[in-house]
Amino acid sequence: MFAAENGLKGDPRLQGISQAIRVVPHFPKPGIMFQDITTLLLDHKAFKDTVDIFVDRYRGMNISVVAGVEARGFMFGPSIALSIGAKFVPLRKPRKLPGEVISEAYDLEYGTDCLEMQIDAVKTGERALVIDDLVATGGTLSAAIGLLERMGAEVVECACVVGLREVKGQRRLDGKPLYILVEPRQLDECF
Ligand SMILES: O=P(O)(O)OC[C@H]1O[C@H](OP(=O)(O)OP(=O)(O)O)[C@H](O)[C@@H]1O
Ligand SMILES: Nc1ncnc2[nH]cnc12
Repeated sequence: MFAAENGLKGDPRLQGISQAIRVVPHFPKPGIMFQDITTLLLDHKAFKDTVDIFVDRYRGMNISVVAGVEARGFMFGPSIALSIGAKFVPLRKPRKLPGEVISEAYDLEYGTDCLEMQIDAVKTGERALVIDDLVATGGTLSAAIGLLERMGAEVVECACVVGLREVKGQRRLDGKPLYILVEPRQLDECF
């Protein structure tokens, strides 16, 4: 679901956030219109508005875990976690986390990748939010949901700054609500 259709219709912050994202054609490979959120991080108002919108939505929902996806979920997740009184759990690419981990492989456009989570990071019954910068195919978020559910956590919602109107033809992801602030810019050429 898009923020503009869920309480933030006409909110000028959404347009500011969209405009702060730089589109880089043909990065990292030909044909990709890369949605570069580093320019949003350079824009104090747009960065703060992004975090504030998520904090306003998730405060008071009894969420104790904010799980951020490497690498760009790490740029938004900790601020949200601190503000809503949750812990931050990094979901990392393989062989980055010490100790005992669980892994979930997922499909990319070409090939596969994997996310890992430390087994002592989350307890059964905890309520979790998954945060990333962008959802395209949804494969990465599905892996994140899988990790949390295997540890007995309840995934309340997945949240992204940028996303397609439909992921895998659905507005939900593995049955979980998906909350997106803005659509990709120059959508037709993006994905
Ligand atoms: O919905 P999907 O098709 O799974 O794609 C979305 C993922 O792709 C990007 O990460 P990337 O895999 O490029 O990793 P990086 O941020 O570590 O470079 C993005 O930050 C998401 O995590
Ligand atoms: N177009 C895109 N821009 C930024 N990150 C992405 N991850 C997958 N597709 C992407």
